[in-house]
Amino acid sequence: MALPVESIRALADLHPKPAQVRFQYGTAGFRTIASVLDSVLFRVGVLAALRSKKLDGKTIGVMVTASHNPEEDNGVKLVDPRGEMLDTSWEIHATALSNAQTTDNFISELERVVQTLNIDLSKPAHVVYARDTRPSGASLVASLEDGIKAVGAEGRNAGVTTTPILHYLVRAINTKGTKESYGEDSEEGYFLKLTNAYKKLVSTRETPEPLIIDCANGVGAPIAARLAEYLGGTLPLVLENASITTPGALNNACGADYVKTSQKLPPSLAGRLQPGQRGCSLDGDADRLMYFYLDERGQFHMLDGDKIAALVAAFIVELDSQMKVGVVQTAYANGASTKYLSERLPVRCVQTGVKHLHHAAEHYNIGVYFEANGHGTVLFSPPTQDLLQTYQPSTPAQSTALEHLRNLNQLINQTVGDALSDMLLVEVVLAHKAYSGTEWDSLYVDLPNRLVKVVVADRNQFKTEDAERQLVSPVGLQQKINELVRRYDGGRSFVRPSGTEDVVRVYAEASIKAQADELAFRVAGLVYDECGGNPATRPKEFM
Ligand SMILES: CC(=O)N[C@H]1[C@@H](OP(=O)(O)O)O[C@H](CO)[C@@H](O)[C@@H]1O
Ligand SMILES: [Mg+2]
Repeated sequence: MALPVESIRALADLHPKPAQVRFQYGTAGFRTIASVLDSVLFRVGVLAALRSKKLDGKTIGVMVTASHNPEEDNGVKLVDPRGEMLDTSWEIHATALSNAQTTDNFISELERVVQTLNIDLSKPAHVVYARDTRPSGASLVASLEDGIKAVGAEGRNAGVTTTPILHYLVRAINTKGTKESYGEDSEEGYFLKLTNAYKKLVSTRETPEPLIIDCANGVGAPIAARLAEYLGGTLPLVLENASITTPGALNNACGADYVKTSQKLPPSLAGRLQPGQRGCSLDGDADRLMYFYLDERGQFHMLDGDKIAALVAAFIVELDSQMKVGVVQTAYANGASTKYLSERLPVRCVQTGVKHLHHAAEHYNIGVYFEANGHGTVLFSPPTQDLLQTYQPSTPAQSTALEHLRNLNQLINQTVGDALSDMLLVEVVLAHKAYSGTEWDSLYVDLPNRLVKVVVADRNQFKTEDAERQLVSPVGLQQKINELVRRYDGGRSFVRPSGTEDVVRVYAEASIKAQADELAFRVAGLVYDECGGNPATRPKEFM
């Protein structure tokens, strides 16, 4: 069977690629200013259908979101049948298709992909898609639908929902009626799965004080509101920053990324969050989570992805010391968290980007992975899941622990990091340990740190090794960084090119905040000067 070239051509002509724009399928899929994305969405629709055909008609997911980016941006990423990110070997095809300039170029590129990947076009194709609350979302979804239609694939619109729910749906659809069934393939199935498990896990605990959720004025707001209904008072939630129709409000001075990068309480929560009360922030598509609290002096304390990993991993190890539990982090993990965790269980450091963490976590019986920015989850390996079903406990304590592990396995969205599932997980652990924010925070003390962006002439000249902790190119730069780091007590710094923005990131840690800032700005200045930064526009804080 051949490609339906005529139908593709007719619809592709309605979605021409803008001249002068180069797209790239990166860590977070395609992501840029929404106004240039129309052709990309159409082509992603076609590609998703081809990927489905290649995988024997399994359902492929497409999520239209730009997460924590400003409201005028948008983006799109593909989800593989088990709810994971798109197989990396397909990223280059996505990039090539998106950059074909004319409809003819696009069709020849498609023919090349079909041939190279040996795709049997007679297979069926199924695609499920969703979008966040961005104003540009509806029209981009319409372009995506044209792409799906152009190749005669079957599409299912999951509406406006969170990224993790879309991942959940993909896995649920593809495992329906099998012994690996992930749950009902509906939003309701998702809410029931999570909240039933939550209720069982906290059944012997008192109802906690209300938790404030900063919804980033995004899709987390309506979804958290529905979650609250299913929780029915077992976890009182107070939703803040839930204005999804106010222009410009999305991610503006709120949300998980704001909290992590500014290390501050969103100004909109001042006076709302009481000292001692727990609060948390979601990002624009609700796959990242940051916790925080104010101490009795009103001082802000942030509990980030590293703190979540420490809390959760320690809890799971205590439930079952036989299980091989491991933690996966990136170089951005706070050094104090790495020290705390390494003293208790195996810890691995991998490259930035969830797909790297996810794959590394699959090597443990139970793998806990979190990026410092609050994106992460816990994976139960297939043999562990089987064991949980068949294990015969011999003591009442074992029986309780087994029941808890079974419920955690249901509570945790294992397809991808999920702010709301992770939030319930944190609440379970806090309830079991009878911890307030203060006690959780005191597991270890964060090392002061600073993250700085540097705009350079060409970020592609930056190459790293050792899980991005060492630069191998530009040659000689790492030695100069090492010399600077040596001068700071508790100093650590590394430089890597961003996978999502046209910048190089500099991270630094030291035992005192002023020193961490100074080290970061010195390294940033070094990178800027060595890599063609214009002296006239050199940021004044660089040293
Ligand atoms: C320092 C940092 O937070 N980097 C983020 C950011 O990647 P960069 O490659 O650093 O731009 O976006 C990624 C996708 O959302 C996320 O996985 C990662 O943690
Ligand atoms: Mg996100």
